[in-house]
Amino acid sequence: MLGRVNHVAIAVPDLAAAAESYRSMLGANVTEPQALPEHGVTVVFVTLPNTKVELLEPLGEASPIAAFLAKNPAGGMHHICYEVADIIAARDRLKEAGARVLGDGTPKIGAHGKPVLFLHPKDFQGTLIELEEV
Ligand SMILES: CC[C@@H](C(=O)O)C(=O)SCCNC(=O)CCNC(=O)[C@H](O)C(C)(C)COP(=O)(O)OP(=O)(O)OC[C@H]1O[C@@H](n2cnc3c(N)ncnc32)[C@H](O)[C@@H]1OP(=O)(O)O
Ligand SMILES: [Co+2]
Repeated sequence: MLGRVNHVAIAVPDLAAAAESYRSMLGANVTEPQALPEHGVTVVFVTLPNTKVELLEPLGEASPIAAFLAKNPAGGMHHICYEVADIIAARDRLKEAGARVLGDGTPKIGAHGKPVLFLHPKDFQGTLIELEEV
């Protein structure tokens, strides 16, 4: 069911500072900020030869990453995104297997304009999983 790792996400308290650190300290190519109010985050992507790193900061009062940053004020690894060919089939198989699909189970459009879903970290070794249909 799983394809490539599409991205690994790092939640940060200050997106501009994090992006600058990746550019100046790590010599990385970093995209411009993308505000995604429907996800409650602003993101940039660090483009790499084999995958991407998503740096994200909270956007708005109800950001789903606010509690994470309250627990991890310096930031930290937030989620891993796997690609799937059919996100509805993946969702239904996971629900059948007893995994918790977050939200109402309807995929949202993510940062790449593709449908995404999230799986509860407690069902996957303490790791928040995002699925992106490609
Ligand atoms: C940019 C768009 C898109 C893309 O295209 O790439 C994105 O990536 S958007 C990214 C932001 N959106 C989301 O993360 C949506 C899914 N997340 C959620 O629904 C919530 O964050 C959550 C996973 C349900 C957690 O919500 P929270 O308010 O933090 O609830 P709790 O504090 O009760 O947490 C429950 C439990 O889970 C632990 N936790 C929370 N976040 C993570 C995490 N990222 N990784 C691992 N564990 C996490 C938290 O510590 C609690 O554990 P206990 O304290 O042991 O109960
Ligand atoms: Co993501």
